[in-house]
Amino acid sequence: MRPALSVNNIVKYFHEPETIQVLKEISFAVQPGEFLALVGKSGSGKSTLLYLLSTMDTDYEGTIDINGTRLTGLKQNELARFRNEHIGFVFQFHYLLPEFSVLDNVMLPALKLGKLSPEQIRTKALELLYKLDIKGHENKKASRISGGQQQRVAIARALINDPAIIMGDEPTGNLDSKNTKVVFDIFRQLARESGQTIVAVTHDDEFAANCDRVIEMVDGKILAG
Ligand SMILES: Nc1ncnc2c1ncn2[C@@H]1O[C@H](COP(=O)(O)OP(=O)(O)OP(=O)(O)O)[C@@H](O)[C@H]1O
Repeated sequence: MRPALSVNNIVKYFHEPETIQVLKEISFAVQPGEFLALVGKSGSGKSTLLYLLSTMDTDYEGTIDINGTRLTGLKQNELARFRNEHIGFVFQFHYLLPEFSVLDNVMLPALKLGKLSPEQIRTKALELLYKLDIKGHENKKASRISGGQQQRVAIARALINDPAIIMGDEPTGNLDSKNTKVVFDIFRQLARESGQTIVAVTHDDEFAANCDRVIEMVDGKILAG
C-alpha cells in the first residue's frame, strides 16, 4: 500500500540566535488510516517536524511525500493548494474567525477550493456539524460557543475538503478530559471508518497510549516508532 505520509532523511537547522540542528535524519512512513501520536519532551523538535510535514516550512533537507506527491521542491502556490485540498489542521487553539458564524467558519476552506457549489458546501458543512454534535449552534458567532464546541467546529473546518491526512498540534491541549475524549474518539472514528490518516503531536500520555502508533522524539531524533 502506498504510504499516506513518507518522510526521508529530514534534517533541519535554525540559524538564530545560533546554529542548531533541530531535526537529525528523520525517516518514517505512515499508512493510510493510521492514527499516529508524535510525543517527546519540550524542545525535542515535534512542532518543527509537524510544521515541515504540513508544508508550512520548506527550509529543510530530505524529502516529504503525501499520498505519492513529492511536496519537497513544490512552489509556494502549489503547496498552498495542496494543503487546502489534502491536509486538515487542528491546533491547540482553534483559530476560528470569532466574528464569523460557526457555519461560515466551516464553509470557508471549501469555498476557497471552489470544487463544489456554495449550496453543496453548506449542506456538507451542516452534515459535519451535526455529526460533531454542534446542531443548533451553526448560526452563532464562533466566539459565542464553548471551548469544546469551538474545537469540534475547528475539526469540522479541517474536514470540509475531505483531507487524506489530518495533522494536529496538541489538538486537545486546551481541553478538559471529557472534551479530550470526545476529540480523540472523533479522530479514532475518522481513521477507522474513513481511512483518514491522523498525525497528532501530544503531551497527553493517555491520548498517545490509545493511538495506533507512537513516535517518540528525543533531541531531534526518533527514539521509537
Ligand atoms: N523559529 C525558531 N528559531 C530558532 N529556534 C527554534 C525556532 N523554533 C524552535 N526552535 C528551537 O528548536 C527546538 C525544537 O523546538 P520545537 O518547538 O520543535 O520543540 P517541541 O518538541 O515542539 O516542544 P514543545 O513540546 O515545547 O512544543 C528547540 O530547541 C527550540 O528552541
